[in-house]
Amino acid sequence: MASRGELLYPESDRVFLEPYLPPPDRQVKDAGVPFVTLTFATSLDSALSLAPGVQTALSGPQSKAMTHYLRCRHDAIMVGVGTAIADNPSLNCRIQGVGGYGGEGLVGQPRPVVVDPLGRWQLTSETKILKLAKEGRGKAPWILTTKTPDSENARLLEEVGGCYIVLGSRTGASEERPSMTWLDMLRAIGTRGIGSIMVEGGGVIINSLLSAENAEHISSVIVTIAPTWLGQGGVVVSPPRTEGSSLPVARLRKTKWQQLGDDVVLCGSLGA
Ligand SMILES: NC(=O)C1=CN([C@@H]2O[C@H](COP(=O)(O)OP(=O)(O)OC[C@H]3O[C@@H](n4cnc5c(N)ncnc54)[C@H](OP(=O)(O)O)[C@@H]3O)[C@@H](O)[C@H]2O)C=CC1
Ligand SMILES: Nc1nc(O)c(N)c(N[C@@H]2O[C@H](COP(=O)(O)O)[C@@H](O)[C@H]2O)n1
Repeated sequence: MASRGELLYPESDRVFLEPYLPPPDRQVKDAGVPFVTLTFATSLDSALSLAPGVQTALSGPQSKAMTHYLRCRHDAIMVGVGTAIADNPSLNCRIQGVGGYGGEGLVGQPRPVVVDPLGRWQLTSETKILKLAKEGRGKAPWILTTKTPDSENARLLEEVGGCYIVLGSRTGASEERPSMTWLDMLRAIGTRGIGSIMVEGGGVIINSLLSAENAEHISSVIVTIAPTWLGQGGVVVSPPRTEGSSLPVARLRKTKWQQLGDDVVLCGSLGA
């Protein structure tokens, strides 16, 4: 650990991740969809947290530093509104040498993207992402929604350079429970110059992205497995199975494992 909360991730460990990462100068694909890395930390019973709305530390210091390294290797980082509300996360990169942490400007900082179809995320002066953007230690967020944004939220967001991106609701979704398709969400950010994105969570986001319908959008998966059982009632990763199918939902290819402290990191490829 370096000063001011800066994290170090050694060159020797970075090599292991390279085959699963987007090339540094990657441009958006033809279909306007970025390179997608799904990455999260899980317990041995597939839980992301002890309960919905409860932030739970699973990663040890080394794997936490790895996650921050991943953040600087992607143009954007995505979470669902459940995570934004529960965790009040930073969603920046604190690796020593990136912008705001010893480096120039915002070099190496990912764009936070929050999926909030109903506009549930209330922004305030205490919202960490906004504070970090003001301090030059992270980029301002984009919020994907289907609703007309609340004017005070929009003001707070625009003040730091963020914005709402309003998308149509998916066909068949009800008016009370609008939802956006992954293709629409990925295209919306792809057309705004995002060539790569890491999807961090939480449970609803991950299970929907891993479903048979959407898994083709994922290029790489990088999972930290912590040696603990959180027990029943947690937010778990367990994507829906296609109705009537007895086949697994998805299986990784070209897998590699690496021990980081007490944790194990599993990398693999998915999609086309
Ligand atoms: N261990 C780890 O690595 C991580 C852990 N977490 C933990 O996960 C928990 C939060 O997970 P969870 O409660 O499942 O919430 P999520 O962060 O997955 O957010 C879920 C919400 O996002 C919206 N959403 C998700 N998918 C779509 C879609 N396709 N279209 C439109 N809207 C969508 C919905 O909002 P709406 O309901 O308004 O329609 C949904 O309820 C927290 O406890 C957090 O700490 C989070 C990230 C990583
Ligand atoms: N990699 C990882 N390990 C854990 O143990 C976690 N709980 C998480 N959670 C994710 O990280 C966000 C919080 O970190 P920052 O405040 O942004 O540094 C949290 O919101 C989850 O997305 N991740």
